Amino acid sequence: MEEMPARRRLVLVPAPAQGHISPMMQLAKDLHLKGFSITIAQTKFSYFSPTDDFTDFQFVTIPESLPESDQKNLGPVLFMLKLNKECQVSFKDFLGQLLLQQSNDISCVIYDEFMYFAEAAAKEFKLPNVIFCTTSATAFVCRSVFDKLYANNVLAPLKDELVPELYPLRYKDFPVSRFSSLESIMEMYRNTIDKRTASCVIINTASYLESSSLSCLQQQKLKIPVYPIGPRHMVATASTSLLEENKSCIEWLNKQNVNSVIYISLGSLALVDINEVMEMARGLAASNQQFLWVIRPGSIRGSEWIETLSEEFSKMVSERGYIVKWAPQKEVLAHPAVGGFWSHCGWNSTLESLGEGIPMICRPFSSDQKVNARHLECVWRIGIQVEGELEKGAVERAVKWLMEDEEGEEMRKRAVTLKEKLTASVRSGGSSHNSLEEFAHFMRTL
Ligand SMILES: O=c1ccn([C@@H]2O[C@H](COP(=O)(O)OP(=O)(O)O[C@H]3O[C@H](CO)[C@@H](O)[C@H](O)[C@H]3O)[C@@H](O)[C@H]2O)c(=O)[nH]1
Repeated sequence: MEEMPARRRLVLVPAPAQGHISPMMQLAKDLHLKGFSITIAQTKFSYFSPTDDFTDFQFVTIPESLPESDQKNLGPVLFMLKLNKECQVSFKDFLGQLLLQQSNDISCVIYDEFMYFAEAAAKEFKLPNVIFCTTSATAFVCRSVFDKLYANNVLAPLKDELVPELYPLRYKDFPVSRFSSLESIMEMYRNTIDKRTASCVIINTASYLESSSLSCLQQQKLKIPVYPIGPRHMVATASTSLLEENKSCIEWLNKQNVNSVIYISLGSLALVDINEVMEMARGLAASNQQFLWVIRPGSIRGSEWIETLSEEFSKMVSERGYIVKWAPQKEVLAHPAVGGFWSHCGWNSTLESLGEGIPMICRPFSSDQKVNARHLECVWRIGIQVEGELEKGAVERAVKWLMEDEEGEEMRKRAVTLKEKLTASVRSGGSSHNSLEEFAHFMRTL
């Protein structure tokens, strides 16, 4: 029997993006089930509205006065730098008020690694604080060696060679973005890897996936406890979608054969050029495979959605394709008709695909996605990466390879084995399950 202490309140601070809110809310559900009271402190950006899944939770808004347009106009790195500066002071006052309201019964602040302003407030009120990492452990390690590489100027130009001690990563896989200067990225990363006064770090990963990066973090880089507690989505049921899911695609999938559909989605932030969309459509049409394609509104530069694309586009996608603005992704990946995932390799999409045993075609864009893609291809060997300029032939080859070839079938078998390992890790007695138990125990001792 699990010991049920008197409820103690935890304040959770998610970063304002789908890929960060989902794992934070899954963690919140888990901790609530373990007897903690939960306050979600969020900013007005990507405000997550409470649903039936979270009736017992307190939702509060951190005051700040940034213009709404900053999130779109500044790009993710500059926006997060500005948001952290803005909230540094306001969150202190706000946490002070929350403490008064809760008769000082707040035992810990758990903040997303990209919301590092929260630490200063926790420290001010002598509250323990914990960093929640929604990217992989390897991405964390990469960010921490980035500084050294940058100082030695080995990142410019980003090279093809392997980085010593970080096999199989190449210099060009490092988490950079073509939309921000290296200086801004460095400033951001230095802040995200600084443990400050954190008592521990929890990571949405499993030790089976990243054991060497996890021990490197715990023993060399951070020297505080590191708890790999993921993939949380395999356990916690919490509807956290910021966009409306179009469920009609499930009916369409119901009419397709087993493993016959390739699912295409580039997450909640990636932007693509029109010519890339057209080459993608040409390659998909030429592959003769059925496909379910998420095209997020605003994700094609210069277009609202697909209305402005040519008639050629409509023709190419109408025969074998189904297009939606936003899909119930976890349900899609769990559907027997889906045999492959063309992905930007955000960490959540990576974990969701691994958790369903679906092999991937990797087309990373920025931040940690190249690191994830490289692991999918070279370490877990359940993905192939399409690099360079996207053109029809490369799309067609990759899709056929995954969906028709023997090697694609081999990848699918490996993916199923990985799924079994991950399922075991989150079940009672598994490594991630035990890690979450230890973390919860630690929270009770604070
Ligand atoms: O039609 C869709 C498309 C996506 N999703 C969900 O949206 C999330 C997307 O998350 P992720 O795959 O991690 O991508 P991003 O939205 O790009 O996430 C950001 O945050 C991640 C976690 O920190 C990083 O790994 C990424 O690089 C970063 O871009 C996933 O849970 C998907 O299930 C849907 O529900 N429906």
